[in-house]
Order: sequence, then C-alpha cells, then structure tokens
Amino acid sequence: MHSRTTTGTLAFGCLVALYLGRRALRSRTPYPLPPGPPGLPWVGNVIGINMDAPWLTYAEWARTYGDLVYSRLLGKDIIVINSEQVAKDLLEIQSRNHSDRPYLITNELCGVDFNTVLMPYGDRWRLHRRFFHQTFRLGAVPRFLPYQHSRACHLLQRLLEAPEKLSDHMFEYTASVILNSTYNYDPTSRKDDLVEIVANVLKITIPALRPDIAVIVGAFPWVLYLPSWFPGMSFKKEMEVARAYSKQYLERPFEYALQNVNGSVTPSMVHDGLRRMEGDGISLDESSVQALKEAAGTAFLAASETSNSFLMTFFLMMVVNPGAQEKAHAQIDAVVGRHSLPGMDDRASLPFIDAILRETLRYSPVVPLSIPHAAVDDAIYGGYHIPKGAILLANLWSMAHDESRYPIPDAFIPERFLNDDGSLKPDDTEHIAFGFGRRMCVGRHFADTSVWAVIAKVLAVFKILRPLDENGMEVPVELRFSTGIAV
Ligand code: HEM
Repeated sequence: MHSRTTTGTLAFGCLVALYLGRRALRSRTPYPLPPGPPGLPWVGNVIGINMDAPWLTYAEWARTYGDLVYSRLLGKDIIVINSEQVAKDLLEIQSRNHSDRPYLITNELCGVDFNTVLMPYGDRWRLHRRFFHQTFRLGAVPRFLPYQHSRACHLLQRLLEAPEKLSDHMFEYTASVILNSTYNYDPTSRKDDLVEIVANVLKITIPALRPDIAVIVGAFPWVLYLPSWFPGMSFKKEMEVARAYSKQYLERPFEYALQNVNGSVTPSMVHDGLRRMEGDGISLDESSVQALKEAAGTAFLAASETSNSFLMTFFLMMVVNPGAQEKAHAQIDAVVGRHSLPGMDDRASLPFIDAILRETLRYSPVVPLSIPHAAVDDAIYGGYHIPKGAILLANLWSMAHDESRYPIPDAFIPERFLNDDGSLKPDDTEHIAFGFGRRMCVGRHFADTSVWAVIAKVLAVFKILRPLDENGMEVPVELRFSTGIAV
C-alpha cells in the first residue's frame, strides 16, 4: 500500500510528465494557440476571473484578444468563443471534433454520469439523443400542449392564492410538465412523493457537483484516498449521499412509467422509447432499457432548472419594465379579449408575447457559458491550434450582448424583435439560448411551448408589481442573478 506522501509525489510526478509531454507535442505544431491573457505557471488564469459571473471576464478579454480567447485553468486548456460565427464554425462545421464533453470525476462520484448532458460523445450518447429526439422534436411537441396549458391555468390559481410563493409555484409547474411528458406522471401537489424524490436530487446532488471540488479532485485525484473525516474531505460524505439519491431518482419514476405503460396511449418519453425499440426491432435488452432510463432521468434535470430560471427572469423583467407589460396587456386584450385566456392558437396573433420571450432569453441567457464542449483531437481554426482535450466554452452571454447585433444590449427592449408593422422578425435567438451543433439543446421546442403557455396566461390576468413593505411602500428590486452550477 502506498503512503499518502508516496501517492502525492507520484501524482505530482505524473502531472509534471503530462505537462512536459503536452508542451513537447505543442512545439511540433507550427500553429500558435489563440491569443489570451498571460497566466501564472500551472494555475494559469485562475486569478482575475470573476467567479460569480465568469462570462463577464471572458467578454472583457474578448475586447482585447478577439473572438477566440485562450486561457489555462489549473493545467486545462480553455478556449472561450465569444462570437456566434466562430461558434458555428467550430461547434457546427467542425462538430465531429468538437462535440465531446470534458470529463469530470465528480459526475461519477455524485452518481450523475448517466446524464446525457454530461456524457462523452459516442454511441451511448447517440442512443440517448435518439430517445430525446423522438419525444421532443418540433413535430412531436404539440402532443404536450393540452397538458402544458392546463397546468399553466392551475399555476394562475396558485399565484392568485399565494403570490409570495412564486418560486415554489414555478418549480411545481416546470416539474409537472416535464414529469408528465417523460413518465406520463401527473403530480398532484408539491408534497407529491415522486416530486419530492426529484426535488431532492436538485437539492442534494446538484450542490455536491461543486466546481471547486471538481477542480481540486481533477487536479489532485489522490485526495480521494483521504478519509472523509480528514479536514476538507467532508465532500466525500456529501457525494456518497448524493449517489444514493441519484440512484433512487433514476429508478423510482421509471418504475412508475413501466407499470403504467401497458395499454396507455398517452405520449411520454418512456412510452415512445419502448414502442420505438419494439418497432425498430431493437431488443429490449438490459442495456437499451438502461439507456432509456438514463435519458428519461436526464430530462427532468435538464428541463426543470433551466425553464424555472427562465420564468423567474421573466417575472423580474416584468417588474422592472412596466412599459413592456402594459404593451403585452394591450395586445392580449385586443386579440383575445378579457374573458378568455390565450391558447396556442392565439400565438401567431400575439407577436409581442414572443418578443418578450425572446428578449428575456437574450437579456439574461439561462446558461450563459452554455455547457462546455471538448475537442476530441488536435485541430486548426483560423490559423490557431485547438489542442486535443481543450474545453470549448461558448460565451452565449457575450453573443447575446453583442452591440452590433443588439443595440443598447443592457436594456430590455422586446421591440428589437419586431418589424415596424409589429410582426415578428425571423428568430435569431435559438443559438444564444440553446447552444450549438450536435450537442444543441434537444428540449428547446418543448421549453419554448411550456414557457410561452405561462407568460401568455400570466400576462393575460396579472399585473406584476414590486412587493410592498409593512408600510405599504414599494420594496426596491435589485437585478441579481445566481451563477448556478458549473459543469
Ligand atoms: C429555457 C429552457 C432551456 C434552456 C435555456 C436550455 C439550454 C440548453 C443549453 C445551452 C444546452 C447546451 C447546448 C450545447 O452544449 O451547445 C442544453 C443542452 C441540453 N438540454 Fe436544454 N435548455 C432548456 C430546456 C430543456 C428541456 C425542456 C429539455 C428536455 C426536455 C432539455 C434537454 C437538454 C439536453 C438533454 C441537453 C444535452 C444535449 C447533449 O449534450 O447532447 N433542455 N440546453
């Protein structure tokens, strides 16, 4: 057995060897790395990055170094893409090489390596993606509209009864629409058993995926040999708990769906997946069923926080932009009247609602640095060397705040998406909201209809105002966004 010192020395030796090996390989290519800020040896550019909003630091770097910026973070090559054109070139045209995800040991340790979003590029990921596509592609999503709209009506009732519980109501809505479309499960309340299980995975597992731990464990894997009572090692216990929750989370809703799938004609991802396997002659072997279970488990994780965060941003935007709200009220009153609620059939006649939806996505992209891609092999782009294994970060925030495309980018202006006659311009927000290439968000059509149902109905019946204090005075609203998880 190695002593801790021996393990540490060995690990350090390997790191030095890796570092020197990479330098030697690099010196063989005539192409330079993209420009970027100078960093300290090995730790690289860790100092100087705004950890609460790294996309702002990257946008700042772009002003000095251009659309493709190279940096190093604890021995990792990080290439930040700040323009949509470069992102399309690298992540769509060169997608064969740039559709992998970086490996993070913490995903395994927390039991979430089943997640399609984090999965390496390869056959298993392709199978997951097929399951998603058949259920959430553009042509299949209308099957879920009746449920989305009925849950949005239910949400109005909840908001009327307890507006102060806004974030609980949003969670309940986003959880119910995705659980229904994935498992054909209709949760009755927030206290619902299955909702409790999936909520726990967000509450316990996701926080355990802390980026600081990922960096430390990735750089010094030997720390995993230290016992959990050792100072600073309590995360090992947290991860053990997270693994147990993840397992339960993956199994329980899937079991429910399997028990109810026979004879059911209601669409759901599990139902579609099983039927498709039968139709395609894919045997229902353990591995395919496991892949379906994992893809279904991913759907909730990928859908709920993102849609939730979009809707919370929408409410915030409405509070601080009463003018936009008034215009939306006026359009709904003129098109739908005051005695009914807007439904999907009214969408084409309510361009201002779509303009609000797009401007909310643009103003504050839900996933500002998208989900990191990784380079499978060495590549050349624009005369620069993209090293094998480099992490590619698409700075969606930078693209969404590109002044040449969106004048006065820090202002909330839904009208920027409208023609002079009030009709909608062609949608150019898909990439800045949902990413690029083969890994582009596969739930985007479902997300679009589910958030539209809420914002149209909410704007039809409510005026969203600043909260009042005990003296009846308006409480000032601060525009603050949380960083979320880093993967
Ligand atoms: C407002 C809501 C949403 C936003 C803003 C959003 C955004 C994103 C972004 C930026 C990515 C990364 C794309 C890339 O790597 O280039 C992504 C990936 C993904 N999203 Fe979404 N998403 C939303 C809702 C959903 C929903 C409702 C689902 C499921 C029904 C979903 C499923 C996924 C999956 C599975 C991936 C991983 C794709 C892959 O790695 O192949 N998302 N999403």
